[in-house]
Amino acid sequence: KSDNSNLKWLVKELGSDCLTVPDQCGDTAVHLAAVHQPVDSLQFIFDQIGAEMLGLKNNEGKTPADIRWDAVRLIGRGGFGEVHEVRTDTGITCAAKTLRLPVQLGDELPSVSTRIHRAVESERNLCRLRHPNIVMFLDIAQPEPATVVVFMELLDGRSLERFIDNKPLDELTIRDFSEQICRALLYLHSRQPPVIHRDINCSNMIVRADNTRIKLIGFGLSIKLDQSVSHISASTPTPKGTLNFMAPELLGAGESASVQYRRESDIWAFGCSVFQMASGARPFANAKSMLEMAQLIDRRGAPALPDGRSAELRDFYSRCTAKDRRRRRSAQELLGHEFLSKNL
Ligand SMILES: Nc1ncnc2c1ncn2[C@@H]1O[C@H](COP(=O)(O)OP(=O)(O)OP(=O)(O)O)[C@@H](O)[C@H]1O
Repeated sequence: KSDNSNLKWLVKELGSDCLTVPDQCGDTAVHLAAVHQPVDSLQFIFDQIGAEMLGLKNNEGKTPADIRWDAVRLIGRGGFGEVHEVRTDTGITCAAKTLRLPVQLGDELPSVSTRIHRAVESERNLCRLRHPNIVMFLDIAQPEPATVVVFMELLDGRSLERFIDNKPLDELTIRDFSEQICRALLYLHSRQPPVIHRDINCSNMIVRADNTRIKLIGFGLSIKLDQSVSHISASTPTPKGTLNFMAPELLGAGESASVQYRRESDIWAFGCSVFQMASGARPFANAKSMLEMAQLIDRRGAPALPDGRSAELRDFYSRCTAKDRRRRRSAQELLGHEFLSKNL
């Protein structure tokens, strides 16, 4: 309540100590008030417990004063929210992706909030990734029960999708970008435990403004976090991701099977990105459903590259997009392929 009557009642009944008791996420009344309440509530709490309130840490080690930021400009919108350029109160300029998860506010909210919190915690290892072809994740926060904000390095460039702009790229550029993405995949796939991207596609790759460097973004975070609430939001346990880039083994999983994203599904999706660079169009551009995709792949495999492409590129592409996932090449093997090493 904005008149603080709830807080006043709690303090009257339980004493001011109750303001410092953490909930399941480790958030105290001070953390919640810092995010949800007008500054009067913080003043009220300050009057009760003094400066101690500023040092209280939640499960993420965050005090109520941590991660305050102002949006500088809107960069773009995704399926679950938007990406802003932001400036934090510590003076850092970065990108912040806000994911609003589709949950019904109701009785189940505390348990949903805990599930989301766990999912956020399990993704925190992304902040340890350091690679020149992978966006640097800085922090992941959950300012509200069903809202997650991912802070990342701010990239200056445009997505590979926009870079391609429906026009095929020359083979030198395809080779250069493919090699960089393969290096990023090798780094991810050889970590212990392996990091699977789960949503490799040309909109999740940013080409730097000078056109020389390409970086992976995205990391299927929306997919993972959405799945953490899927029992509430009525989504099925079917795989989520970009339909045209979905590997055959994911399409065949069926509604009740548990979805296994593996290194090989990232490699297939990478092959689909090679197709888009070589042809200008997404593979399976007209497919409307997973079933349709599964049938097309079953009948004809991955779509053929347009005429005029070199034998090396064709072979490279076919090794990324073998129908049987066990016959697909690893990122390590792809890096040794002659398409990447040959002097074009
Ligand atoms: N770190 C970043 N720096 C600069 N621009 C970014 C960054 N991350 C994303 N963007 C841009 O922000 C826009 C929205 O990205 P977002 O990842 O939300 O889209 P999306 O892939 O559709 O999302 P989702 O998979 O969550 O539905 C895109 O134009 C993308 O290029």
